[in-house]
Amino acid sequence: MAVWLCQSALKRRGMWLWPHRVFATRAFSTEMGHTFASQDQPRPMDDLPHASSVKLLYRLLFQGFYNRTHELQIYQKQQYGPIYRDRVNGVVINSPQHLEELLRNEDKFPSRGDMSIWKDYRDMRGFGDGPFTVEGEQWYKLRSVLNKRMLHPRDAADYSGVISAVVTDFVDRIVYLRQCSPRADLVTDLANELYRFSLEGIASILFETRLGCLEKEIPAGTQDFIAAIAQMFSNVLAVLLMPKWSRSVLPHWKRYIAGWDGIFSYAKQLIDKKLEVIQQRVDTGQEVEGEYLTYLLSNPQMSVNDVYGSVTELLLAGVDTTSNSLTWTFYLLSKNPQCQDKLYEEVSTLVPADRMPSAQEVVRMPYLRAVVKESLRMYPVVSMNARLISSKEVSVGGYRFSKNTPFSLFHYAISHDEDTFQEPFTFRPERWLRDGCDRPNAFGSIPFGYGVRGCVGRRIAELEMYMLLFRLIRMFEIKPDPTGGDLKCISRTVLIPDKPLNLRFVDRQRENSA
Ligand code: HEM
Repeated sequence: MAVWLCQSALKRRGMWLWPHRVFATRAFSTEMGHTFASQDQPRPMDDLPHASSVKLLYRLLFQGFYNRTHELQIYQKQQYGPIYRDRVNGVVINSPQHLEELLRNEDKFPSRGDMSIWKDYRDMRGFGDGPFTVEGEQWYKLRSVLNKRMLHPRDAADYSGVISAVVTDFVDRIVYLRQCSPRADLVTDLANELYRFSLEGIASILFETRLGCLEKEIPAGTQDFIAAIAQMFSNVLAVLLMPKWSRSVLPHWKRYIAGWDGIFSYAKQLIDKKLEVIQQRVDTGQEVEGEYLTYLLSNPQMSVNDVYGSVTELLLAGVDTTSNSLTWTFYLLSKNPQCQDKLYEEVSTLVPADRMPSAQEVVRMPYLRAVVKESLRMYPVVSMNARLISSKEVSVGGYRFSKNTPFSLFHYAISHDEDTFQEPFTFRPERWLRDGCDRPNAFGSIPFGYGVRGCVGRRIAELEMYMLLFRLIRMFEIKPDPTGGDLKCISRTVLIPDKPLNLRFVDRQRENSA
């Protein structure tokens, strides 16, 4: 889950220093967004503008940015420019050019900084670390195991049968929910439904079993698991912000640990069950068959404890990132019927109506891919990330930074950069089509991160999104609920809508025959 990514950036935001006006530094040109130091020699980072913690606090508490830290990214970019200091030794990057310069210099084993609150639970209970919590060479070894069977589009295609089955159940659920509405076309709180879809989808890959999230009644164990995830996440911020001594006196730490206990005990139970099946097959001389979990459990480089740690982190990372990305995509399509028409044209012509698309087919649909890419540009659900470069000094934007300088990467501001994206607040999937026009700078929108530390679940998430969009758009025209109004975006670790999204799923066949 994205809270891991934001942790170090969040911690730093609370410690910003006094600002210097952008135009007061010699290093900045008047043209904000493309400002580089004018000298040949990189300048010391002390020359950068500062963002003050007092002003930050004022903006968060009195200017209404508390829930809108993604908008604060843009606001502060206007104030301080594309690169500035957020405390004595922390730096904010918020232009595609500066981001590219930094990331092209990243370490062999990239780090996002201190992950201790995640490690604390694992150390306390003796569980292994996962890809978020482990660092250095150990991380590299773990990723080389986790990447196999997941990272390449070819690997993701192996799960298309599983994903397709979950999509079918979700479509059935949408049909059922519509029928329950007065005009037989409204689905209320789609984000919640998409959460259930994403959890079911990723769990069916990671645990090689179905959890029942799409059934009319969610099984009690699964319901407790969902509640445990919510409990853990709702206490994260308190754990992050409160001093360690408060853990024994205030309730947040106990609740946080209870959340993790619930998550791990459910995950452990499912993993142990799979382990038993594998063991039985080995004992009876049968071939061991299975997918991701079987592969991990059979891998000599992974102890069972490592599997508990990794599978749990993969699961948490995959759920509300995918579900909120889908929520925004459906919202944008409902608001942009001309884009939806183009998408319908593509999905209804490239694959015969009586057949489901294969993974290879959906990933070759240019408009479908462009719709997802553009939605993720407008709503990069992980709106900020972090990097700590420890092996060397780096120069970015004409400034020199010492080893271990923590960088905050403000992806919302970057993917709304006006010099890179004309009309950045307009949904325009066409900007990503390879139709002879120049495509935007690739660093302008990197919703899955970058390089070897980039998202391990990217191909799975994309495939889930493509397959679901394909099926729903082929069946329904998605229209806004006339009483719903516009959604605003709030940042609660990931970018989520400020109120429930209700959408009309109008039967295309019924409409066409009417
Ligand atoms: C639309 C959905 C998703 C988005 C937008 C997303 C975004 C991200 C981003 C921005 C990062 C940080 C990368 C970096 O620091 O360069 C990340 C890391 C990660 N993601 Fe995703 N993610 C999504 C879905 C998934 C899924 C489905 C899984 C699991 C199967 C997953 C597992 C992970 C893991 C384990 C990491 C940490 C990798 C590491 O530190 O080595 N993500 N994701």
